[in-house]
Amino acid sequence: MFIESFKVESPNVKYTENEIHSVYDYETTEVVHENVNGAYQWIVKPKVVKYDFKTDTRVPKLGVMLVGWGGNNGSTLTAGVIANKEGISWATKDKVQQANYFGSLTQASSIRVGSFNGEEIYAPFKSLVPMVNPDDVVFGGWDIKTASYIVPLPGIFDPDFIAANQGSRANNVIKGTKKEQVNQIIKDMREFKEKNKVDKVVVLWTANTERYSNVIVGLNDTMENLMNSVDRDESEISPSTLYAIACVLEGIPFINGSPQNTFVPGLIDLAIKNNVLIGGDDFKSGQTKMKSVLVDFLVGAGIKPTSIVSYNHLGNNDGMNLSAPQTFRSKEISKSNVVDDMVASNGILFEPGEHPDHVVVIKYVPYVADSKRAMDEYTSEIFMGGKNTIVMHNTCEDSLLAAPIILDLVLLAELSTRIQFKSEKEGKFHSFHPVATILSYLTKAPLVPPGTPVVNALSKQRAMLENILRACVGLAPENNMILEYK
Ligand SMILES: NC(=O)c1ccc[n+]([C@@H]2O[C@H](COP(=O)([O-])OP(=O)(O)OC[C@H]3O[C@@H](n4cnc5c(N)ncnc54)[C@H](O)[C@@H]3O)[C@@H](O)[C@H]2O)c1
Ligand SMILES: O=P([O-])([O-])O[C@@H]1[C@@H](O)[C@H](O)[C@@H](O)[C@H](O)[C@@H]1O
Repeated sequence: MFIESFKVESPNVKYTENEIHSVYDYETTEVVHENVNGAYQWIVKPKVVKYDFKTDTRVPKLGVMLVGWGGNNGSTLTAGVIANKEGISWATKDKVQQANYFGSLTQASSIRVGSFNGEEIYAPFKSLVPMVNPDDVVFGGWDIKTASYIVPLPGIFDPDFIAANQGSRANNVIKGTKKEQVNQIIKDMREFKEKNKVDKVVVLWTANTERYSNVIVGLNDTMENLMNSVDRDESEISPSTLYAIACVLEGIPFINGSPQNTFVPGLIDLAIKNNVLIGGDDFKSGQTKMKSVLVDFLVGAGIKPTSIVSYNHLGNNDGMNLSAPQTFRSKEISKSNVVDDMVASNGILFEPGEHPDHVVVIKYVPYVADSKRAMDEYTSEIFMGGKNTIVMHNTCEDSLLAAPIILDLVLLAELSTRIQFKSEKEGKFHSFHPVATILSYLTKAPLVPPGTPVVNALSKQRAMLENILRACVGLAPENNMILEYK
């Protein structure tokens, strides 16, 4: 059965006018390697850490500024939200299509809340804690190309960071030094916030994929060096990093939907020191999302993937930009590292350091436009030397997969800034770490704080996100045991 909403009744949860306060027993383990009678043993010690969560339930009027607003994803998302808000429907050859938010985790997925008279009860994911209604989001942003369907603000353009074939688009750019460009972005955000009377702004990069920036000691390795490099107008500071600097200085969350290393160490340093949310990298939308499910299934089933070949072609401007080696390399990195955690999780199948062969190919074929064709071949070793090959063909409008993911990224980023928590060992409440690992379900190459494990298995990422939001309302993690019926 599906219910629209619910309230948790527990001595550990208190709903006040503007807040949900929950006391939460975080059950985890401590692993130690101890010398027991002369022999080292791995000891696993279950432990419980008490946490307090406080969620501000005052949902703000949210402004979202997209970098690359005029592109496929930016315009598709904007039009989709308008269609939903206005309740637009349209005739197709099959039926009358209603606007919807399919593909959005927050808007179109559900969670299990329990069972009632032997029936499983589910509720909307978004019913866990109050979230911004996407229909109410105010959009704006920047683009280096003017557009007739929206009015993007001039963007920061540097031809050295994207494909040469993008140069002809650049008719709407901010002139001046890098410092002047950062100051213009800050001015733009302030004016957008004032003009639209929004309470909060989140900025998200959905502009073209840049080449990787060189990380150089003295240039961008620390906050101080990065800011000094901007002052010196250093050429190696990318447009995406400049937008991110402007956001962090203005206390505005910045999310990177593309694979380049916008978040050079100096930027991460700046975000941490200013406690401003940054998240990324590269929307996990189709072929890679499927990979983070299939490889998790194979390895989890004790089947050894030995060869993964991911080919796709597409004909939109993203594909054209990716036809340059340096920008393709950014995407190749983010699409290739997605199986590392799953492979590392099974020492029965893989020797230390052993990996499946993994090839990523992207080709630009103008005729197919936004209809991306992905073809994948997974070869695995199975029982007694057998081999299994799975082949998949996946056709989709890439921007229709990415748009709802962008929505989830900005809504969850905003929500996470309304959550404070502390463990029993901490004296005061604090926000999540500025590097927003909580967004990892939505990205190919999750940005994590230094020293934090990267998890890419999709089921684990979704469970992490759901269980953190369940903790905010005092609900235990979904363990799927359903012992009541065993
Ligand atoms: N399924 C998907 O569509 C998907 C998935 C993962 C990542 N991405 C990434 O999302 C990004 C956008 O994809 P798209 O299909 O919308 O591409 P697109 O080329 O249609 O749109 C990108 C827009 O960004 C603008 N732009 C480029 N550099 C800019 C700058 N410095 N400042 C402001 N605007 C700038 C371009 O003029 C263009 O309008 C790409 O980097 C792509 O790799 C897309
Ligand atoms: O579908 P997915 O693997 O998540 O990622 C997509 C790639 O398959 C495609 O080649 C690229 O152009 C898109 O920008 C996106 O990155």
